[in-house]
Amino acid sequence: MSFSATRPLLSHKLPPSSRAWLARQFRDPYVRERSAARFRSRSAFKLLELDAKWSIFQPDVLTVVDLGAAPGGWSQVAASKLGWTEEDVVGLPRGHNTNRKGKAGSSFGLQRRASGRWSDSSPEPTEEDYDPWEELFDDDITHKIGRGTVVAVDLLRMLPIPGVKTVQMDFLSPEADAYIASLVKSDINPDGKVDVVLSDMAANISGNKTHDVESCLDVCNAAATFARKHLIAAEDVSRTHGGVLVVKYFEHPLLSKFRAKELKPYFNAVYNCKPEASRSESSEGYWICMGFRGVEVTR
Ligand SMILES: C[S@@+](CC[C@H](N)C(=O)[O-])C[C@H]1O[C@@H](n2cnc3c(N)ncnc32)[C@H](O)[C@@H]1O
Repeated sequence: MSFSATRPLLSHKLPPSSRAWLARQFRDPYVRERSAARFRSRSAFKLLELDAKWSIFQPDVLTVVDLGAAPGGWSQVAASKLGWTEEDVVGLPRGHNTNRKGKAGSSFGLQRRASGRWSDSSPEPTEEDYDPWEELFDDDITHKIGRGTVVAVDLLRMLPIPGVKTVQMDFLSPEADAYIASLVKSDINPDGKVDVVLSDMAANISGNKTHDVESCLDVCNAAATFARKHLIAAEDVSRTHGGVLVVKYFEHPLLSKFRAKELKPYFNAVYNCKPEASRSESSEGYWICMGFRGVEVTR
């Protein structure tokens, strides 16, 4: 959102509901901060808050699956916690890097000047001109800059984020599990285990309470089923809180039952949180499920 672009709208004849929404956006400190921090969504601050409290992204975390990821605020946070920066470009073919202008056919064709700036007009390269980035621009550099990968899934298309493999698909479709599992596997993760599953998925609100609760249960259930199948077990990382699932829910007695039946038996601890960055008028909350016990659970 751009404040300069939308502010003049307030003075025009908009319906009262739209004016109220815009006014709320202007007042909202998280929206303002997002604008300054260049996060793609206000939601990014919710995940930062959850991580500050529960240390979700421990140094041994290598693989994160972000469900309902668009426009990408949570993926940006997760990728940065894995060591990626917005300067890194993932998987672009040689000569297609836009951050550092390269000559066609070479990875960059650039040398670093003494000033630290990049130039394509320097004469003969010297040893000092060695470009440490060059070897990183292979076909797939996903694991070569940051220490791991984020797989981000959404119905909507997402713009690329360094360190993030984006997938546009319905997570509730029968093919989703196998496809995402195939993206998680790699040389450094041959078993395809996931350290952290995040789900900020939310189906569109229909206004029909029964239908909306069912939709919420469906997405929570799909996220929990995926996590139980793919999360790494706490004992495999020798941390009682290793193997983490974070799921958004909306308050309702049926969701509390879901938590008791489908989450609690499988994790060493399940916490509830309503982050400060979550709007007070929303009934959303998050379950932070830590220490996956593995699949052999007797309920
Ligand atoms: C609150 S937004 C997520 C915001 C995101 N965490 C961020 O930080 O930018 C919820 C997302 O869930 C997605 N979603 C809802 N149902 C889905 C489904 N069945 N499969 C994939 N994505 C879904 C929506 O398209 C929407 O983008």
